[in-house]
Amino acid sequence: MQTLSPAYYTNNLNSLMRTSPYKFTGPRSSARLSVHCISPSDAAQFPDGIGYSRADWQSSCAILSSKVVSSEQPNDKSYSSADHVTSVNGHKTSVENINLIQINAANSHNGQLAFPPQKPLSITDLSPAPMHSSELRVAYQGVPGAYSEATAVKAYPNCETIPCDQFEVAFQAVELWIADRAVLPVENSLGGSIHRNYDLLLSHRLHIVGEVQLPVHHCLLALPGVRKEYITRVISHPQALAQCEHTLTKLGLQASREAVDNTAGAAEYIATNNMRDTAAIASARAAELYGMQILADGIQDDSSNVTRFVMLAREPIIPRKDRPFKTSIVFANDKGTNVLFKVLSAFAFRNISLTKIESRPHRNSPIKLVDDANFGTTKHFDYMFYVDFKASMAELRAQNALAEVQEFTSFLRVFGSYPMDMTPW
Ligand SMILES: O=C(O)C(=O)Cc1ccccc1
Repeated sequence: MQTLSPAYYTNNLNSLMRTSPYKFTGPRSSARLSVHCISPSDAAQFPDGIGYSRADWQSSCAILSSKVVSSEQPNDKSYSSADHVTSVNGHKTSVENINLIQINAANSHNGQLAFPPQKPLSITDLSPAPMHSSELRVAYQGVPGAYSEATAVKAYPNCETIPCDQFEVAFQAVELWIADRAVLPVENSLGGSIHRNYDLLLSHRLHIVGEVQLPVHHCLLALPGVRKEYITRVISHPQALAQCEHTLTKLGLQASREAVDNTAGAAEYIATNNMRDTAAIASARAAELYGMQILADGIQDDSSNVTRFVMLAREPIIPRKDRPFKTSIVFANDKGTNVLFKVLSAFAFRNISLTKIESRPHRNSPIKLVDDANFGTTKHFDYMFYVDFKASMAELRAQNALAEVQEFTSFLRVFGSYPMDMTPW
């Protein structure tokens, strides 16, 4: 096998990650699509994990995105980083044999808005003509007043926010350099994971570079002068409807519920169409922007209702060691037994705490994988496993854990390492 230096990875990783977010790992045989490996002397340059430079980080990405070839050491359960050999669960793994497999404010009067709301970006608006501005441009799904917009501003206080009519468009805005970041809600304290958005992470090649936990405070909005008794319909984002169901019932509303794409979009729709029999669940800011009155404030069933959003970028960030980081991964396996147990052990043996673990049936939706030659193939996995753990890829223990996870799995992708949102709520 050809031995390549970290410089190789430094020079090539960006393009590898760009061209191939999916990693194909075929059977553990010579038919495998991997060809590169890294020498022990190269690895010895990172005795305690990696340093702070982009080059170090990229080299490290390459190491951890690599495949470990194991030699059986059934009785050896020790763990050593000094010689860059890890033995966990009876599998001795050595960087010597690592194969790199390609990783991959407005008021309205009489229902008239004082100024037209910003039109969301739609699929037809997307052309690769970047606007130049010193501000960070952050794409989000929805219209001004959406919780995603509030999240963008919380994460990047001076950013320019770009509303998009679909999540898919927000992803593409970043991919086409129209935006620098996209904001994506991924889970809620009440409703759990937002699966459709996890699917988007899989089908695109963006990296998670940040997270924000946003306390979500819902209001019931109606046109000025409309009383609660007149309301026959409540419209909002499905998550918002679900988060307020009991309170709506307690308020005595005899109203049907209808799902729309976005909370603020619901408020805007009512205002634009002067709908006096319909209320929206949205933010107080949406009420202000679209000239709505707040009929009820804080209507979420759970007072500590929090939504977790992730920030996405074209490039991964360089993890630091001076603050807590999280890493998000997804993996799948189509053979072997006790895979989940083995994977979890890889983290447990290294004292790496998990903050999320979720399995998702994926039987009917094939995953597109891309090989070294950027040749796409699709593969069915019965389940995909999503894990977040408390460590960054700058840490050797995380690199080793993932090298081991790779040994047990047929598909592994690192969505990114990013600073943990430590805000207490
Ligand atoms: O519709 C919005 O405003 C969003 O940003 C999505 C959402 C909906 C409900 C709770 C949190 C985020």
